[in-house]
Amino acid sequence: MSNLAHELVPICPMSTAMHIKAATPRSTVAANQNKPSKTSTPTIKTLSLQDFNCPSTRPQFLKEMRESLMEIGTFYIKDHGISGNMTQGAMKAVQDYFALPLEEKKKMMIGNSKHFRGYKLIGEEFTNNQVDHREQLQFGPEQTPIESFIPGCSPNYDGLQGPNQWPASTLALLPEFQPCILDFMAQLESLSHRLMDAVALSLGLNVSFFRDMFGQTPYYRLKAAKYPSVSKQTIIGCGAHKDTGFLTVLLQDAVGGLQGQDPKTGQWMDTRPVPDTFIVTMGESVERLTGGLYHATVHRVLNNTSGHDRYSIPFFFDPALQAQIPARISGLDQAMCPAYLHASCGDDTSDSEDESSLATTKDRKAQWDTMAMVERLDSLDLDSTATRDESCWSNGDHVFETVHRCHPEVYSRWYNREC
Ligand SMILES: O=C(O)CCC(=O)C(=O)O
Ligand SMILES: [Fe+2]
Repeated sequence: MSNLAHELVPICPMSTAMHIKAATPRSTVAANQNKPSKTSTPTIKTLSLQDFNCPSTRPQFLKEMRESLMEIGTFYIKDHGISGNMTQGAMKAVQDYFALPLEEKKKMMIGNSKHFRGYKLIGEEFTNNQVDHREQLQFGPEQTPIESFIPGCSPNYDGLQGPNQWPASTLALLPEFQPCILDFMAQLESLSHRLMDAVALSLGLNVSFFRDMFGQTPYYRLKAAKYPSVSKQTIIGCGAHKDTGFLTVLLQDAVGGLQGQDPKTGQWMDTRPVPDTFIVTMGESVERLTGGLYHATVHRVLNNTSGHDRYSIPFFFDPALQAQIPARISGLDQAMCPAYLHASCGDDTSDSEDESSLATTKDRKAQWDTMAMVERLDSLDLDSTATRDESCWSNGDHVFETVHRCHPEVYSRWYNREC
């Protein structure tokens, strides 16, 4: 597996975070917009992963990440270690795939795959009770199926494990397709781990908190989508929703149309294409785990009337299907609350935890902004308090619920059985 994100050499530039002002919503959807708010317009920040990799810029990176996730739940990431050749190659691979004749694409219909992998025709997916206007293609980790899986008897999520569809005729037509998709997924997996390391630190948790939770075999889905340009103003590309899992890393082309919602005002903000970046969004699992401290951004894709087809490639990153997830990270409210975010944060938490493993809130506040913050956070054993007392939920059940809802045809064909 490629490990590019980990191999970045920190060159310690000055912090390079920049801010993209949320654009005025496009006039074509004016009817859907909420009234402009009097509160300040939120910005979607662009963070540099190099700033995370470099000890001197890491505190500023974590501060900006935390602010972004508390305010909106979305940011752009640049200097992410995935080359332009890779991202352009992946875009070209999916464009070439969607350009194949329909009969060829139908060989890979998602309904053929018990593991929810494959092609979906336009108009077959609903989000928020509205039909989405996109064609899509879905992949996951290349795995051997669980032989003992019996539909209706085994946990449904055991059926998610398995291979992708690679019809021989498609591979003959597009020889670069399979290696490109597999390589891109491996690099996105590595990047996503790194981003979750940063999310953990930004919450005041041990750096390995999510890696421990994710286990050795995280479950991910790579979706490629094509939004054809339409003349009808009313057709929405993808209805408003929150992603259900932990983290989404999304590559989009230059067409635009993706919007995120400001949780405070309900105002829609264009998530404009920014060259050489991915869009990073938190999903509902993180929102739930953090008790709503970090937002899962509500987002949608507008109707595409640009005259050009739009392509996007979201990557949904989740823990192992077998993972049990604590209902909520306890101790979080005390663990974070740096002074610059919460002026009203309590001065003391009257921690009942072991003082040797948990600093007092006062200490934490004082140390948060120092260069030594990262080492300090690493030494706080917050993850042990986080998982201790809460009831857990099954990540596999949660993932299955999502994919089953999106692709009911796969469920009825392969899963809807009595034991
Ligand atoms: O295509 C996009 O830009 C967004 C897609 C999306 O939000 C999704 O598939 O969950
Ligand atoms: Fe989404």
